[in-house]
Amino acid sequence: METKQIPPLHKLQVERTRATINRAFLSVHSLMLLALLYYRASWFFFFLTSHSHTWTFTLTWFLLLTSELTLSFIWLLGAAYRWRPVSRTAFPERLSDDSQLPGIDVFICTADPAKEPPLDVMNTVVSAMALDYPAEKLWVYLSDDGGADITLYAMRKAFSFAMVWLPFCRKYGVRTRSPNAYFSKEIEEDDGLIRRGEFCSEREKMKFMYEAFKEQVERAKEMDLTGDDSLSKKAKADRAPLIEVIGENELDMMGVHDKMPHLVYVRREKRPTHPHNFKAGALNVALRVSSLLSNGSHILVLDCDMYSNDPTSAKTAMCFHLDPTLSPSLAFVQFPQMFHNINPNDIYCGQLREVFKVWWYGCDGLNGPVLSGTGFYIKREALYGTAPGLDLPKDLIQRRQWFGHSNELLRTLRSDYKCNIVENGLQSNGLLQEAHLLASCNYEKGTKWGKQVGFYYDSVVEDYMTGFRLHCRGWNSIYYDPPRPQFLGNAPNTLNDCLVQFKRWSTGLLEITFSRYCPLIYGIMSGHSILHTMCISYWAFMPFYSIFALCYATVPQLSLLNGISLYPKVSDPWFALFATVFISGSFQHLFEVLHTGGSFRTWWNELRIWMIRSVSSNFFGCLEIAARLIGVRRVDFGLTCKVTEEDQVVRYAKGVFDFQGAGIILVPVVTGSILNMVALIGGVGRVIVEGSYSELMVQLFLTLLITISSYPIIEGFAIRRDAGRVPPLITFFSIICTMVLLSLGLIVFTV
Ligand SMILES: O=c1ccn([C@@H]2O[C@H](COP(=O)(O)OP(=O)(O)O[C@H]3O[C@H](CO)[C@@H](O)[C@H](O)[C@H]3O)[C@@H](O)[C@H]2O)c(=O)[nH]1
Ligand SMILES: [Mn+2]
Repeated sequence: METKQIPPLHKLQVERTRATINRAFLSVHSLMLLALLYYRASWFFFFLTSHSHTWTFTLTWFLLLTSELTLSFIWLLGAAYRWRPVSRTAFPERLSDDSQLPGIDVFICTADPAKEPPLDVMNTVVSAMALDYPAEKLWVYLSDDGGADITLYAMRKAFSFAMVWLPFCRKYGVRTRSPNAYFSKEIEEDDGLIRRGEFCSEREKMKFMYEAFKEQVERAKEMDLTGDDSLSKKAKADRAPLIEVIGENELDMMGVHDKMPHLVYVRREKRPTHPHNFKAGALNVALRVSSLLSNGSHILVLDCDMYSNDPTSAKTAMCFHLDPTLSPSLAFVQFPQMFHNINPNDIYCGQLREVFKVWWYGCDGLNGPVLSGTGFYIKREALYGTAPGLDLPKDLIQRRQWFGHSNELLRTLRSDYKCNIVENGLQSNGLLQEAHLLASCNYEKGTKWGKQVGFYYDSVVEDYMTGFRLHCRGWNSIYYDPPRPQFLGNAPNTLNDCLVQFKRWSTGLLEITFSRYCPLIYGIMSGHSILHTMCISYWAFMPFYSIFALCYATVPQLSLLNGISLYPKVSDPWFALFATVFISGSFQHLFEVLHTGGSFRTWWNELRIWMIRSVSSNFFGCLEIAARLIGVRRVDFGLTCKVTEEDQVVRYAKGVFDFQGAGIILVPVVTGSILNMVALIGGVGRVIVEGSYSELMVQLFLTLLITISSYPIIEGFAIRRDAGRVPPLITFFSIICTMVLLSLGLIVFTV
């Protein structure tokens, strides 16, 4: 008998040519690096043991050796990303039977109505409600860590708006379902196909309704802002829990429950005496509350600024989750983070090209990427603390130790994940009351929440930590980067915001590096593949780029000023080695940038921002973690601001660096620029006078490269007078730091 062939839901392609080229490059480059380290180390030991040289040589060569070793080590870890890149295609249109689709709970997090405008948050909420998925299986939860009444108010309004917006989108096949994004485009790509008279008038009507909704929210916000500021601070730090299912009565009255997804507002309890564990804490509350109400077997997590840009993402993710060969060990499907506000210049490299166009493709060819905070569909089961295929503890006492004492919650722990809402509504069965208990501060006490169950608390990069631990437990993940961005967010567009964001990541990553979960050790100990462990560990060691960058931005320059050569002469064969390593490394980067749709300018911008981040964000991350390790301070989340002033937007659009608001984090950057500029002038003078160009060639080149790439910074403190220039106080501090460094150089090299 002939069996009907079911077409596959997705396809995997290993990029063999790229893998071969990468591997060849990696082998040659590693050999060259080894030789270079040999050169450095042998001279270092020579200086160390010979008595004819001063300790200055030993010290400088030690610094260079350390920084080159660090760089090579991080490079080697990153090499694993290039080992087996793959790409995927999914065919959501082949999922014909809606009845087989599992329930999805969407968690959206917001934390501060001042930094995250409620209207934008509501756009994300509405776009999530408008996912192309059976409405009765879709529940959207908004976790409001700001505890703001304005957010709750805006949500009620958003629900009413969604009642007209969703039918409109469905009827006309609108793909951009965040109303703000939709109406700010003149024509949607697909509009052309359906431009009938009726559509046009409906669109106008919708636009009018959106404007009315927008005005309601903005007016309420204005009223809220003129209110008592201390109240909003209190709401953030000290308040009771509040959970509300929005629009329940309206739906009851209209009898249209099957047409609209549910929308739930979740405000967890916060007390100043209780650590709230930032986003991970918020997500775990959402996890518990949702288990009680909808108990969807899959969860989509979104940051409040990450709207859904393509309604098909849910079904696309299901192409992987429902594949019986993948499913048993598949924890999550990660979509790339993409941004709607990136300017073509992208001076801050906010699109994170390397992560989402190179690294995650490489990870996907191994066991899959770690979580990227937002835009992933994860299995609820994977978050409940077991390895794939293993059951939860049978014993009730043990279950309580894991999940807490709520019997209602324990009852939801079953493999068939069923929605808990019974026909006669929410209030009657006390579920909401129980939900409030689950959102209270004390609930997690003595349980495994944040340690083994749910999202992990040990780090402010909860996404990385959780993803990594899931992998260690045997779960896999998938990365899918379809042609149309599934989600679009808001990238920070001032230098300060970018640096602060990276500093948080550095600190968070180092929290893990210095814990007992150090990925390199813990990964290998838990039997994880070496290559994948290397990919994951790359992040954990990335903050140490600062060691290399700080050293390379100062030591060769100070030596240059004092006429001391640290690299081989031009005529020395070892010179060729240094030059080749530099050139081949740069070419590989350039090749990758061009291959992933970037340009020459992208390449240059990435090089520059890497230098900037390394000496500032990574360095301060290291300092902060050192302070934490000795118990001086606690790590904070440092929310990125999603509102930018108009002149800042203009500067960003023009591709002009914006230093406004930057604090001490900028000092190493400015100091580095001044020092390199001074060293370049002094170095050129010395070479002309002494003719020592051959010995100092590498140092001159390095100083020139840094000075050229620092041009926007030099311009920022020396030439510009607008509000976006380097704050004068920072310039002042940096000049002092430069002078200290110069004097130090003088002392070290002349004594
Ligand atoms: O106490 C907190 C702090 C933050 N958030 C939310 O977390 C999300 C991310 O915060 P944001 O300030 O936008 O940080 P980003 O640096 O843009 O976030 C990146 O890095 C985070 C980890 O540091 C990840 O969680 C994010 O998904 C990832 O996009 C936002 O929706 C916030 O509302 C909370 O819910 N509670
Ligand atoms: Mn963000």
